[in-house]
Amino acid sequence: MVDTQVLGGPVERSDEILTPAALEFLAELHARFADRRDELLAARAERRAEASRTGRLDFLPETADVRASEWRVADAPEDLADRRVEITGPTERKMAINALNSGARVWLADLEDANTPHWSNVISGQVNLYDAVRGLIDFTSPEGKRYELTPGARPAVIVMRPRGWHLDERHLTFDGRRAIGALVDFGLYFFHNVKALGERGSGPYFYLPKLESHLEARLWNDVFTLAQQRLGVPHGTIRATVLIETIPAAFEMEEILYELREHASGLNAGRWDYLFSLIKYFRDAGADFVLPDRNDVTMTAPFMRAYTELLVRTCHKRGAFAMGGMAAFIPNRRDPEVTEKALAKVHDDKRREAGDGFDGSWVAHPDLVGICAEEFDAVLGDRPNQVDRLREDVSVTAAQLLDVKATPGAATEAGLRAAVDVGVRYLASWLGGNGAAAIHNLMEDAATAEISRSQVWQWVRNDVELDTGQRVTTDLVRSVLAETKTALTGELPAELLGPAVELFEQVALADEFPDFLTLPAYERI
Ligand SMILES: CC(=O)SCCNC(=O)CCNC(=O)[C@H](O)C(C)(C)COP(=O)(O)OP(=O)(O)OC[C@H]1O[C@@H](n2cnc3c(N)ncnc32)[C@H](O)[C@@H]1OP(=O)(O)O
Ligand SMILES: O=CC(=O)O
Ligand SMILES: [Mg+2]
Repeated sequence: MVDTQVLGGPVERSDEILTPAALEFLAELHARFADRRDELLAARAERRAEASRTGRLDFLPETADVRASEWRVADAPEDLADRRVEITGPTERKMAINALNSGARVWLADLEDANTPHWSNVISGQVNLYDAVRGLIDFTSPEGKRYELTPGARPAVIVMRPRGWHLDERHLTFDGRRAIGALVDFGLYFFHNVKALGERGSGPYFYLPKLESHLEARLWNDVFTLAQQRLGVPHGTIRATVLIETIPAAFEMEEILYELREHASGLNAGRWDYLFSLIKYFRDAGADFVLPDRNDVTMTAPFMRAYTELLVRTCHKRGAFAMGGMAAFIPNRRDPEVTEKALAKVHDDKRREAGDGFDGSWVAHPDLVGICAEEFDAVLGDRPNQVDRLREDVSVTAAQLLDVKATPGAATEAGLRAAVDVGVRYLASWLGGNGAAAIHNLMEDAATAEISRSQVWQWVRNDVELDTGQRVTTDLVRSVLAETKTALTGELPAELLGPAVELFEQVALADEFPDFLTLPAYERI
């Protein structure tokens, strides 16, 4: 008998989510898979150390057969055949309703990059998903505005994104060990909703974040297999779209799809974590891997083109969907000029993706749904997707995926100041419970904030010279951080600003690079 402890405080309706049967299901998932998760995290560190020493990564010789042989992923279920527009967003109740009503085909219900895993967010997110699945979600704002699903309209199909393998859930323990965030998020959603989703002609669909290898995909596949057996639903009921958002995963796209082929739906080009991962992986591998200012690194940089082209090619070869990523530009309903610029940028981004062969893409805001739809409609017309466009013209080498030094742009003082400012503002938001925020008219979330802080770390480590001739040193960053703190005093609540500044210093300047900023941040909430 497993000793299961719920250490988190009461959250409204948590008794409906943390039922004895659901906790027993989670306990079994942990008993079966927690050790393997730990081993895979340790393997990540070993592989990273090797890549940093050699400055290289390559396609795996031991899986050449998988790349050479004929196989395809499972056919898409009917309600996932057309994914031309997907809106992402946290599972907060009002935003959930807005996303479901947005006109997007899919809502990526995010318990990951856009979510602070406060216990209350973790549980209330599950409550909101439970109601959303059943079409019974409504809300009245403090100002008295009513929110409900638009009568007669087709709500977006829910694809839930659990936390990545690295994050624990400390409010739940099994035999004294912290639970694994990914298994908690996946397990609760699957346990409570698999039957209700099936009755409504949908299914338990997931986005899987931050994988670093096909062995991590195999672990997910084994989790799915056991979960389906336990709940008595057919093997293959689950569908997963994997984010290719780490640099090692880019070298294992085919293998990841292969491991999950009975459950796989597609791959997504998660551009922000991808950039973060590239910096993290090669942070101490020398000047060839130093990126310019974050805003200079666009999707047309040669190494980013190589990555997205390979993703489309790989997916379509295997009958899987290639999903585009997030343009960070968001409209501002109070500022038409900002909105006009954002809309133009998003048009460009989605037009490029649709033209490259992606089957659909992401938007961060309801006002962008129409733009993404327009660009994909122009290419797809009445077809639900373009999986049949094989992109046999594409051939990408390891060297192209790693060709960072061909990226145009410069490291500037303004870029350093922006990285510190955005990093601190975002961390304050995250600590306060909002994992996604509009900062200077850009969407910021855990992935974009990771770029800011890891870039500062890398610039210090590589003694980078800025456009002003100054070298980036620990002292320089500390003085920029102090100025940023002064500038933000009064604008951000003191109880968030102080910890955010401390945390930024920790994740951007520590000798030992913290693998994820959310790891130390989580210990503070
Ligand atoms: C790198 C990645 O992983 S990307 C995926 C993860 N990131 C995300 O999902 C971010 C999603 N986007 C958001 O969270 C939000 O758009 C933000 C935080 C960036 C901006 O939100 P706001 O400041 O509230 O924007 P704004 O004031 O313009 O919102 C207008 C309305 O649209 C709603 N809205 C905005 N974005 C979303 C969204 N993504 N989903 C649902 N509703 C939304 C707001 O709730 C608001 O509704 P209301 O008029 O009923 O009050
Ligand atoms: O999750 C998406 C990303 O860009 O990161
Ligand atoms: Mg991400």
